[in-house]
Amino acid sequence: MEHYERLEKIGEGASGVVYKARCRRTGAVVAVKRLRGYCGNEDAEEEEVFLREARCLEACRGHPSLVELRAAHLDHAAGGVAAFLVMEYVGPSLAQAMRERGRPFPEAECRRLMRQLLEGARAMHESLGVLHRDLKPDNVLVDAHGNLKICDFGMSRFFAKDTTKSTAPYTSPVVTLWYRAPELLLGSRDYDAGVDTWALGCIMAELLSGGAPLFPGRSEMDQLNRVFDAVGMGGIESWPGFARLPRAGSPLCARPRPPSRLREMFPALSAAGFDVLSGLLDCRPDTRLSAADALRRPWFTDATAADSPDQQPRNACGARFAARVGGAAAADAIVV
Ligand SMILES: Nc1ncnc2c1ncn2[C@@H]1O[C@H](COP(=O)(O)OP(=O)(O)OP(=O)(O)O)[C@@H](O)[C@H]1O
Repeated sequence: MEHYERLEKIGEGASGVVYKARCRRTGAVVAVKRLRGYCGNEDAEEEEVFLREARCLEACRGHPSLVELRAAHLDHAAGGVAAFLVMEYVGPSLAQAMRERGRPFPEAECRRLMRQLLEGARAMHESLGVLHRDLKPDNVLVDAHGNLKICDFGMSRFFAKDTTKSTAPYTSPVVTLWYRAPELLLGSRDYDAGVDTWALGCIMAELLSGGAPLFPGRSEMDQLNRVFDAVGMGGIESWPGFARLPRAGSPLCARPRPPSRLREMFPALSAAGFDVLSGLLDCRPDTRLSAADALRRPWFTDATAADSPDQQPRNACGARFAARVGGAAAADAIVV
């Protein structure tokens, strides 16, 4: 890592510390995440965690809505091994941006931002077979042009896109509590990409409400209660997977619930916008909107081009991604 001059610390979380840094050779400013606790020493579990994040990031390279990995390094210094992920430097998190803004995003701006997040999710789910599993405003970055990029693939994993070859059971719990889908709160271990689209519904609500989390639960059961109280159970009991859920018998599921209050919570949102919000926040995983389906709803398809002033450069970037996923030579980011 002697190729990089460390600048200021820009973030810190459970899995690592992130610094802004400058490449001594090119002068490019990057973000370097040093993974916490990594010391090599043939600890297979630590290595697995590092490689999984690096491989998911590597798979996502070139998509304009997914943070770009530049390199992954294992640094053999005296006393152990340190693991680093070198990424493009993007900018502050969406959580920070919403705090600083302190007021709701207008609907057209919310649509522009949601389009970017859903395009990133569609690529992860449909082209790459990646589940992010920790989508939240802290894990979305805002670049200098106001465009969004999903980051922090520390909880992500590859999944079988062909559901007849499921690689479940997956880890539970995943996803930060406030953004956790009902099936996860009920203990599901064979969940799918719906866990990411539920989290995107929570982010959309947060954009529309000026940064107030939609379901700020204090425990898993409190979280589930808040979800069911706000959006109803949405017929989750008749979902074929419901009976297998470890917490299907919980008294919380037997309690009668009023119909969804979501519309009352967002009275100013257009009918087309509400169609997307309520589709993402559908308690039943099998009827919840996928990222691809959400992007086909009239809220997006009928929107004017003025909604996406940034279309040009992002499309160029998207074309590079499409060429790569379509089989062009893979980039050689992982240099461990
Ligand atoms: N490429 C980047 N450009 C700019 N800032 C970044 C970048 N990557 C991460 N950050 C900042 O660092 C913070 C922490 O990064 P990251 O989420 O990857 O770490 P983490 O340890 O997994 O965090 P958590 O435990 O909260 O999930 C982010 O919220 C963001 O503010």
